Parts: sequence; C-alpha cells; structure tokens
Amino acid sequence: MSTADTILQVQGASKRFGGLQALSDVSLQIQRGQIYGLIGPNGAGKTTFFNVITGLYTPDSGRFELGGKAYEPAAVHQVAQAGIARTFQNIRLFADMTALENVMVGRHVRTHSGLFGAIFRTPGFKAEERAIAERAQALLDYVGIGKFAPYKARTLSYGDQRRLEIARALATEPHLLALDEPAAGMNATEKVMLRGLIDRIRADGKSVLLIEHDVKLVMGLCDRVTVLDYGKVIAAGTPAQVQRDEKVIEAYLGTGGH
Ligand SMILES: Nc1ncnc2c1ncn2[C@@H]1O[C@H](COP(=O)(O)OP(=O)(O)OP(=O)(O)O)[C@@H](O)[C@H]1O
Repeated sequence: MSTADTILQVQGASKRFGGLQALSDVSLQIQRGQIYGLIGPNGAGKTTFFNVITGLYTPDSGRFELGGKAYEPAAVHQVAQAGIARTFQNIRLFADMTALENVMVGRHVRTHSGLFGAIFRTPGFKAEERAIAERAQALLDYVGIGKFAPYKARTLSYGDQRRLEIARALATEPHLLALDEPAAGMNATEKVMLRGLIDRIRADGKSVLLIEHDVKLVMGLCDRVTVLDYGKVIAAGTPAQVQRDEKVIEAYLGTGGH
C-alpha cells in the first residue's frame, strides 16, 4: 500500500520479448529519501525494469505511481517531466559537446522558451540560457567536476563521465534518480567518491534507485533492496535480510550458470 511518503510505486510490471518473460509481475515501492537497490544476476531483468519505468519500453502490464499520482511511462520526455531521471549502463553523453553543454541539455526539460525562443534567440531565451549555464556549472561543482566545464565530454576520465551523467540527470530536477550501474569500471577511489555523492543526493532530499553489481556498494548504501532472478522478485528487504536469504544465495551461487 502506498503512503504519503511513497515516491515510486510499481505494481505487477511485466514485459515479454518474444518467448522470453524478461519481467514477471514485479512490484516495488520506494519511499522518499530512500536509496533503493535493484540487484540480481546477469539477465535478471534489472535494466528492463529501468527501461519500463523510464518510458523506453512499453510494459505489457503494470500500475505506476510517482509521488502519489498515476503515471504512464509512455515516453522518455513525459517521464522526465514527471520527475524521474536516469543514467545508463553504457554512458550516453554527447561526446563532442562540453561538460557544461551536456548538463545544459538536461536542464532544457525544465525551461519555457522552447524551440521558438531557441531558434530566434529571443531576449527571454538569452536570459534563460544564462541562468541555465549558471545552474549547469553549479551542478558540475556539486558532483565534483566543476573545473572540467569547458572540456569535451569524451576527454573526461571514465569516472568523471559517469559523474557528468549524474549531473545531467540532476539538471531535470528529478524526485527519483535512477542509476544503472554507476560504479561499473570505476577504481576504488572513484567508488568512494561516488558513494559520497549518492549519499549527498539523498541528504538533499532525493530518492535514488540503483542497479549495481558491486555488492559492497549496494549493501553499504541502500536502505532496501529488491532481488530479481529470471524476471521475478525473489527477495526484498534490508541489505542484511536479502544477504541471508537462501533464494538469493542460490541465485548468485547456484546452478543457474548465469
Ligand atoms: N530489447 C530486447 N529484446 C529482446 N530481449 C531483451 C531486450 N532487452 C532485454 N532482453 C532480454 O531480457 C532479459 C533481461 O535483460 P536485462 O538487460 O534487463 O537484464 P539485467 O538484469 O539488466 O542484466 P545485466 O546485469 O547483464 O545488465 C535478458 O535475457 C535479455 O537478453
């Protein structure tokens, strides 16, 4: 049952690809200010779940509520307007745009001048553009890469590109930030910084949904965790609870061979 503190409520999400049931009746509930982990072996359906809640895949079934209001995850733009922002497992930045410009693009979801203003560069558009640039710089500072603002995205280190993706996602002012394997490919120092950043994002009032293979990171950061295997929820609870769960141990270590 959802409460006033529920930010995301998903009930019975399913998604089939041909003969493969990638998601089967998946439900979960994220409370405001929570860091929520979604884990499971390779191919368990984690990314499919992200794609469903962020409008990239149309679910076959499921009910979705964000901040107590029903939403149809029908289109990526509508999802951003509703208040979910995400990053991708395979970084998707505009490689030849500067770090600042990448964040400015994310910000445009929340601006008003629109295409007309952008094409004719109206005074309103220019003032708005300045404000957007200032806000983008503040977000780069926030994730710790402010000094790289004028650098092309592709020249940044891998860990910094991941932080840039987070800054761009934050630019849409989401209530829920969905991070798809943010620590993938990071070294130990970068992981420590990432952990600090996610903690700070939560402290600043946002909820975070996290797909992550680094078990230590998940267990250290998350308030609650849902475990998927073959598209089904096999366990949900605190990190300590799911770690002890036999179905979870079996899924990771068992005979599934995945
Ligand atoms: N667009 C698609 N078309 C067909 N099958 C797909 C599609 N997207 C995902 N799948 C399949 O759905 C299943 C779940 O994949 P998904 O990427 O969601 O798993 P995952 O838990 O994110 O895995 P990983 O940890 O490896 O990223 C897999 O068997 C995958 O091959």
